[in-house]
Amino acid sequence: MERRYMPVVIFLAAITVGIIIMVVISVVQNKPLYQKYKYGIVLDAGSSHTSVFIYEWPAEKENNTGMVQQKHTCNVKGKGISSYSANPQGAGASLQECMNEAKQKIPAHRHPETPVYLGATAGMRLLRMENEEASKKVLDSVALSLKSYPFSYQGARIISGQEEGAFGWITVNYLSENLRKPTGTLGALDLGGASTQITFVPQQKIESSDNSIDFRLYGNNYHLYTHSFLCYGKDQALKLSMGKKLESTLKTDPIELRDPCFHPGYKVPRTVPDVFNTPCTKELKLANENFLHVGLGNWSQCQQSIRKVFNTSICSYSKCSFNGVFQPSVYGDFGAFSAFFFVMDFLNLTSDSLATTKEKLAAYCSTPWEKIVGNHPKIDQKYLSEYCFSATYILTLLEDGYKFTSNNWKDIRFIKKIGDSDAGWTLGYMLNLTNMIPAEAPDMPLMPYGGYVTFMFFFALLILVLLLLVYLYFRRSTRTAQKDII
Ligand SMILES: O=P(O)(O)OP(=O)(O)OP(=O)(O)OC[C@H]1O[C@@H](n2cnc3c(O)ncnc32)[C@H](O)[C@@H]1O
Ligand SMILES: [Ca+2]
Repeated sequence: MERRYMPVVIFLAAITVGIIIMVVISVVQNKPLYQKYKYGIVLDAGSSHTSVFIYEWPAEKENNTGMVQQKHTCNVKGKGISSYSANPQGAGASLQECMNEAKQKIPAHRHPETPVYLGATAGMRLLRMENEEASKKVLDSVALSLKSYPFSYQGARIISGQEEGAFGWITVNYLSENLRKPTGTLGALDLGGASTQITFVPQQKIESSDNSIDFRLYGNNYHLYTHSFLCYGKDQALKLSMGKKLESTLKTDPIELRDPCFHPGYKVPRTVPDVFNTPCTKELKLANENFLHVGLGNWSQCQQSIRKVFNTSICSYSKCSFNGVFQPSVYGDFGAFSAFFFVMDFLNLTSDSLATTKEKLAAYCSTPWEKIVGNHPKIDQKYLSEYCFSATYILTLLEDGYKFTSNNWKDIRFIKKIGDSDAGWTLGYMLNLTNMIPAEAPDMPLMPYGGYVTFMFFFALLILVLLLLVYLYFRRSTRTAQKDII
């Protein structure tokens, strides 16, 4: 070969190697080139209602944070499964509509491999305490119903309060992509109808083993504090609080329960068993079973009455939240979801200081019931009548119970969703049961996406320059050759 062609050969070889490197990198970086989705179904059988969540994730990326997303949610009509204690078959039947919807939403070829989990929370915990046989029948009924669908049934059970708290924490931190990063995590505050959970990474030692959970996720260790207060969800707390008022007032005035937590002008006839039909309140025997629930609309008196449901006089640890439960000082940012969000969002109280929140709430509680109904004709009157109580309960729970202060009030973010997915325990529960959060960090892509794009750009540029040089070299050498001939 002529020596003058040597540089050309070297250039061509360099270009070929360059192209091969680009192809290899883009194949490794972008596999798979088309995405196949997988699905999972979790039923949240709460005390007040059941929701069916369908999750979706790219089949090849199961181990990446933030990859699993909520594709669809369906609210089961009617009350929670624990309300079917007298008619257990009804519990299973109630799921049919939403499960049929799930069949439509998930591609048929994926049905057999799609796991279905049902987790029941505080409503079923209470029913189990009251009547274990009935709670078993209800679970059998929902299990039978779920097994009749073409999915992969994985069980229906009552989850523990610790699981509920811990999986809520995993959900919010998975969705916020806090795992795998050395940055802080988000505490989780969940307020249901029958229980409430607080979960966070504390700075102090956890003094009671019941409140401690350890996880190793993506190569990081997390030492979590968690507690679930049964009977301190907003519906049961209302019963606890009304029960205390009834105990002290009905003996003297058996006709009326004058309640500062309800609006002035609010007047509803109730029966004593309405309030005492739960293991959360001890039974009160009164001659008169009927009473009139009368609103007074006085926020500070309401708060005083709610404080009575928190026992802060006993504590055998260095510090407690209430009822003798150990709790380290709250630390870091918190995501407060479910009823924390529904209530505070309805009242527009999600972004004020603690002092302003109290002022606005006091004004709201003293607004006449007639005016409240007039302002919100479309809102269910049961919810509407309870917002003053619920928000006052939330403030008291957070401030007197968990010891948030006006300084760290801003660290609480009232949230419903993160991205497209609801905050709640269901996603964390599924990620855990499908082993989608590995203990060790999975293999990283060859390089971060930004780095990959930059690399490819400059490599392509380099090849262009090389091509140009080859072209120029060729032109020059052909011209020189022509001159030589001439
Ligand atoms: O966790 P548990 O205690 O089992 O209960 P749950 O799962 O059924 O509880 P939710 O978070 O679904 O709801 C909490 C409470 O908020 C109520 N709720 C739901 N939507 C609401 C809204 O838009 N406004 C006010 N309250 C609402 C609901 O009736 C419950 O009393
Ligand atoms: Ca719940």
